Amino acid sequence: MKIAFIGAGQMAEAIISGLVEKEEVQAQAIYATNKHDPEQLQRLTDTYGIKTSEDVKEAVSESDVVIIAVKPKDKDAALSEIKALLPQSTLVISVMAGVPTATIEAQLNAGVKVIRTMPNTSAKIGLGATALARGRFADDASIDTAAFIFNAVGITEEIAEKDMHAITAVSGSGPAYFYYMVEAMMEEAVALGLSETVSEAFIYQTILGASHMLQEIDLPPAVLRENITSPNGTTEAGLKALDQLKVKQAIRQAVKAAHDRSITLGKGE
Ligand SMILES: NC(=O)C1=CN([C@@H]2O[C@H](COP(=O)(O)OP(=O)(O)OC[C@H]3O[C@@H](n4cnc5c(N)ncnc54)[C@H](OP(=O)(O)O)[C@@H]3O)[C@@H](O)[C@H]2O)C=CC1
Ligand SMILES: O=C(O)[C@@H]1CCC=N1
Repeated sequence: MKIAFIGAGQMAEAIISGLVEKEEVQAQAIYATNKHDPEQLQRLTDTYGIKTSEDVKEAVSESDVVIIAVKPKDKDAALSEIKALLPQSTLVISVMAGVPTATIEAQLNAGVKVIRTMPNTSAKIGLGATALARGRFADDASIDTAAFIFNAVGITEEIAEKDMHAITAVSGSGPAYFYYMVEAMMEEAVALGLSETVSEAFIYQTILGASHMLQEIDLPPAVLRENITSPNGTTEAGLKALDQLKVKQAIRQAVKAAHDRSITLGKGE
């Protein structure tokens, strides 16, 4: 299977890195293009052994799958460039936040098979979570192809396209919320006198352990939290501070804001 990436930034690299690491797709069968950054293309070739070119024709014309990995604001330019070059059988997969399959279909040749996805950057280490939604002309084989690619870099699930905004808010943007929390914990750990090295080791292991507990122990997060919270103990004091500052509401608002922004992004705003 030959795969061309239109856009060679953070998300494209995360997928490329995971795919090459897993050896599900040969590095030489992956092509990446961008518009303005030949140094980035050279770095991708040097790092992953993939083909790169600023010539979009070279990348697209022989590909079975084209992955649109540009920012939503660049979609019109990117889609108009590939429209005439796409073989009819090529599957188009979008990773663009918010952008409906109908918008992509309208900008390409009639009948094009489109799968909209929402991955996340943890694909880079094979721990991504990618939602898949089919466009009007995509069939089961299209979903199978997209699932094959994204299963190589994590978990996948087909969802209704209407739910893409919510998934984007939860798992597309989600890693950033956890990094934000780690940044805050690191800042306070250092302020309390720990070295950066010790803070990093203990906070990273704590988030890894908590994540594995959620996956492997058959208990809801609220119970796992209660199991750590002794009456009048340290955790209770910490959680009280979070409640006083309405952190739960803030996190819910963050997810809602990301959801709402996905909708407006899709409208080109
Ligand atoms: N980052 C993330 O965590 C996630 C991102 N996404 C989605 O992935 C997409 C890309 O995001 P991200 O990788 O973060 O963004 P980046 O800015 O890192 O990458 C965008 C890439 O698109 C290239 N590009 C811009 N215009 C064109 C064009 N006309 N033709 C070819 N390439 C072009 C840019 O290079 P140059 O300017 O040099 O051409 C750059 O390589 C977005 O739509 C985003 O919604 C989805 C899930 C998670
Ligand atoms: O911030 C964004 O728009 C992209 C989509 C999901 C994660 N990053």
